[in-house]
Amino acid sequence: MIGPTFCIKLAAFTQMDLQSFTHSSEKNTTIFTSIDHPTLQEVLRDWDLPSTESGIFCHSFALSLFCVCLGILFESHHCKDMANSVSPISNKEVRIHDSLDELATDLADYIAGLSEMSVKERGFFAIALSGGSLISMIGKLCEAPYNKTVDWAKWHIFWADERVVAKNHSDSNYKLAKDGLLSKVPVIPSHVYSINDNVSAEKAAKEYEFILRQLVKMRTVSVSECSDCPKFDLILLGMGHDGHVASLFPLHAALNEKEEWVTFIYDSPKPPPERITFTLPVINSASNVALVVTGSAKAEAVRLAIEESSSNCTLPAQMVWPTNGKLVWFLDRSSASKLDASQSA
Ligand SMILES: O=C1O[C@H](COP(=O)(O)O)[C@@H](O)[C@H](O)[C@H]1O
Repeated sequence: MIGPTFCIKLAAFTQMDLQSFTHSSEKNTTIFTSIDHPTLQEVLRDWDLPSTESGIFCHSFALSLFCVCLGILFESHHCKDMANSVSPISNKEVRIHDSLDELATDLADYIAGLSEMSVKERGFFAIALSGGSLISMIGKLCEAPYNKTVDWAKWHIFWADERVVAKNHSDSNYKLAKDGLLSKVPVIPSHVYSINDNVSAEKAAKEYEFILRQLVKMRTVSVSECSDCPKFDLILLGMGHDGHVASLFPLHAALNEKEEWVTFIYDSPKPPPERITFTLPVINSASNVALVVTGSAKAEAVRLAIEESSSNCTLPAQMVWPTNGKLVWFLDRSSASKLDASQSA
């Protein structure tokens, strides 16, 4: 496979070597034996090298240009390829558990593993939480061994969606996470990025995006290679029985938001109505996305999201498809009960 590095090296090599051929009587032999690539050897043979000094220089320059272009072409094609090569086999995993306790342990292991890896690689772990039943499923992180082994001081915690209510309101996703996890582990309070609940949903979304942009600039949150979106180490999502994820609801205009990182809604079909939410480009730019779903009431939405994801996308959960990241579904037997036997075996 001809990669960009190979092409650039070859460009430098041809520039250097062809010029030195001007004093060599075995030009063609040298170049053909030096370049150990049959296709290129053929190309070079077809090119009928000129024998004068200036001819060789022009030829070497043209060949260098050709190699650099090949490299650039490869690079852009590779990037496009990566964006398109999102196949259910390569980047989607479905884990089905016999009990909620087993699911919670696997989920805690998975989060702790990603945290360790991110801290080792980047020095931080940027994680976005959701609300709802997800929080009770990550409760194991407060227990041994995770409470001691996880490097909590390196965690930076965000919300993939939030309801615009006071922080002590029972509908607040922040309150849920604080009561269920954050108050029980040694996270650093200034690393917990909750929304401003004293302003409108629109303003809260704008402010939240602004904070996020500062943290992306500082690389506390990484940035996607193929867009300017933040690349969270992990986004944890739940799913409603209608297939909504974060606060992206079926057929809602917020699903089409491509420019903003954080958007707002005033008409959530599920109360409370005012919310902010990450947009799909942000969710799909993450390194890892976990969808945690339990209970038979969600079995049909799970089936549609996992098995019908390529055709007629209407459920928000079907649109969760990380471009270069990995998606893992954490299911219990009830939520997986409508899946094809090969998925749920
Ligand atoms: O309203 C919301 O609902 C979803 C799903 O909640 P669940 O209780 O059915 O698991 C949740 O993921 C989202 O964060 C929340 O705001």
